[in-house]
Amino acid sequence: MTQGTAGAVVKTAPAVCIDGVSLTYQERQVIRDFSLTVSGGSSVALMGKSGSGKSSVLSMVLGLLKPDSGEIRVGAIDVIRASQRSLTAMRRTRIGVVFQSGELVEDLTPVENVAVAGMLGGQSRDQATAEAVSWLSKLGVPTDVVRTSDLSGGEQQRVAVARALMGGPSLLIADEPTASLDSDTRDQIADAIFALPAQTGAALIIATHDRDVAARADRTVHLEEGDRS
Ligand SMILES: Nc1ncnc2c1ncn2[C@@H]1O[C@H](COP(=O)(O)OP(=O)(O)OP(=O)(O)O)[C@@H](O)[C@H]1O
Repeated sequence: MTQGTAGAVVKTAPAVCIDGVSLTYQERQVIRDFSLTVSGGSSVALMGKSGSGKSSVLSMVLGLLKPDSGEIRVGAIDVIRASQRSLTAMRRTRIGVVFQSGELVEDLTPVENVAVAGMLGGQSRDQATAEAVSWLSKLGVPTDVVRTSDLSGGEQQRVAVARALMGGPSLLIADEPTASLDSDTRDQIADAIFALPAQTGAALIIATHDRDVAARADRTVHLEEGDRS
């Protein structure tokens, strides 16, 4: 990301480049020759029927799953050939992830749930706590709550968004982040997530079944079903 003279975020080199990727599970090809490039500061909604491979694409970008063929880059990192160590560092420092369920530790405070991501990324406890409080406040989550499980579902999902933002990732990946929410809360979470590319220069890839959520993205990409035989 670079800043223009007026402080506006200028879109630069692709944050993610997926080129001609195919994936087979147990002899069944689920993704065939899929390509997608996403620039910093822009958003893409990944749509497709259940089982079309949306989560698998996200797992491949995270380096958790290797395709049979094709290339994947996150910034300058060759995700397919990178060592496990580099991939772990990439996930901790460059990529923020939000899942459907939030995956928070119920007994920790919201601040602790968020700060832990900063500490894994190399921040001191004090730095991480200060950044966690800042993101939670920006996202309108109370920071004086003792147990994260005491928050509402929408607040918990905002905690998950705050956690994904720790350390200023260049890529944000969201897998059905609004699936379990009522429509008002869904809109609040979508507002928070879709504001990020413009605010921070991060690229956003969001997998969703929700057409209203997808409509907020700069582009929508439909995954075709692979080999169903
Ligand atoms: N570990 C696995 N072993 C075998 N098949 C798998 C595995 N993981 C996923 N699949 C299959 O790969 C296909 C794609 O799954 P994936 O979860 O990526 O789809 P999706 O589009 O995210 O689905 P949904 O919208 O239901 O979340 C599905 O048919 C699924 O059953």
